[in-house]
This record gives sequence, structure tokens and C-alpha cells, in this order.
Amino acid sequence: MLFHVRMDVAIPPGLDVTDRVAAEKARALELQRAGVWVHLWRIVGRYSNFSVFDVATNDELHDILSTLPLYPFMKIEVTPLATHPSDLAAQ
Ligand SMILES: O=C(O)CC1=CCC(=O)O1
Repeated sequence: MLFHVRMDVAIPPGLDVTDRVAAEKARALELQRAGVWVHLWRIVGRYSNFSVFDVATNDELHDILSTLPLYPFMKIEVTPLATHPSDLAAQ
């Protein structure tokens, strides 16, 4: 199941999150290498990203997102994706 996910990060001013950001990157790379986090794009001009996740269940996605190191500082919006009948790949 594919999910479009928008993550907006807001770090409280003055908080040192250097280690957390490094841990977030390590986890993101791990999930990308596992084929779970299939797209990761920066939203221009924002501390935000658009991502696509490929997971088996809603619960799996929730577990992944809620254990990200930056999760306490994120606003997350999830959109489930379905196949579009005019998608070339679906012909
Ligand atoms: O910078 C972000 O958008 C938050 C984030 C997700 C994966 C990562 O390495 O940083």
C-alpha cells in the first residue's frame, strides 16, 4: 500500500537537535534501502518534505512515523494512494 506523507518539522528555538537529525537521517536511509520509504523530496523553502511510503498496513505506517527521531517535532499529513486508470504504468 502506498501512502503520500507530508512532514513539517518545527524545532523549538534554542533546542540542540544535532543528534536527533543525524538519527533521523540514518533511519530514513535504512527505510529507503529496505524499499519502504520510496520517495523523499524537500519542499522548496520549507523545513518539510513530501514522501511516499510502501507498507503493508496503516498500523505499520503509523509505527514507522511515530518512531522517527524527529517525530516529536513534526506535523504529519498522510494521504492513501490508489492506482489511477490513466497512469501509463497501469496500462
Ligand atoms: O528534513 C526533513 O524533512 C525531516 C527528515 C525526514 C528524513 C530526514 O532525514 O529528515
